[in-house]
Amino acid sequence: MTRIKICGITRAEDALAVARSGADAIGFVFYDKSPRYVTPQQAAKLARAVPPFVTLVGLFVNSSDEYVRDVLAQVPLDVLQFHGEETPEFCRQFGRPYLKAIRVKPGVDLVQCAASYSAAQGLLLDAFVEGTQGGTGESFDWSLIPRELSLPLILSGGLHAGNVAEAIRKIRPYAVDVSSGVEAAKGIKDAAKVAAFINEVKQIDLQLS
Ligand SMILES: O=C(O)c1ccccc1N[C@@H]1O[C@H](COP(=O)(O)O)[C@@H](O)[C@H]1O
Repeated sequence: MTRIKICGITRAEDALAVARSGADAIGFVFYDKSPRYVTPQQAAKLARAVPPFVTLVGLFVNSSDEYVRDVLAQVPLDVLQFHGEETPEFCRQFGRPYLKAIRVKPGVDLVQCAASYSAAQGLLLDAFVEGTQGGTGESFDWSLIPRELSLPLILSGGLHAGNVAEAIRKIRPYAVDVSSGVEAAKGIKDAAKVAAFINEVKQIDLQLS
């Protein structure tokens, strides 16, 4: 069963719709250059709209350790997602499960990345797009993903209802993560796109089981 994370939630109605559609995890972006940025106070309020058994993920990009601790003091995050150039030591210090995102381009040694971040819960692969840190809606060349990785693989980058089944068939990731591909506008989720995306994942999982 492929797990599903829907990232970049900024509205309570989207949090609820995403959870009701069957997502396993939702993500809050604590990166102030993102159009999906939420303050810790907003995220704490959004978190209260989420029903039980949905994992709450906090996304950070090269934040200070003080800022991460400040967010953790206010928002009941289950998992941290580090989407910048954070070192393994930085990621580990919070004593929380974390995902390390790698922006993939030719020449990046993903086997070595997985070894370096061996304490991570998973390696999240996103597209490398010059001048941005992620959440671009761009996909990357999946043939750059090694067959064997020592960490669970979370595939992201330009996924949507039209390509997620092919991605799962080819890569067999542990989970998929999407933001742009299920939006009506940046930071605003489209409930029909979310439902179509989740439906595609469930259908291909059934076919492959
Ligand atoms: O969502 C953002 O704005 C964002 C900003 C900075 C780093 C990562 C961000 N989002 C993550 O990017 C990937 C791919 O997103 P998309 O589906 O291609 O839009 C995903 O993991 C988001 O969580």
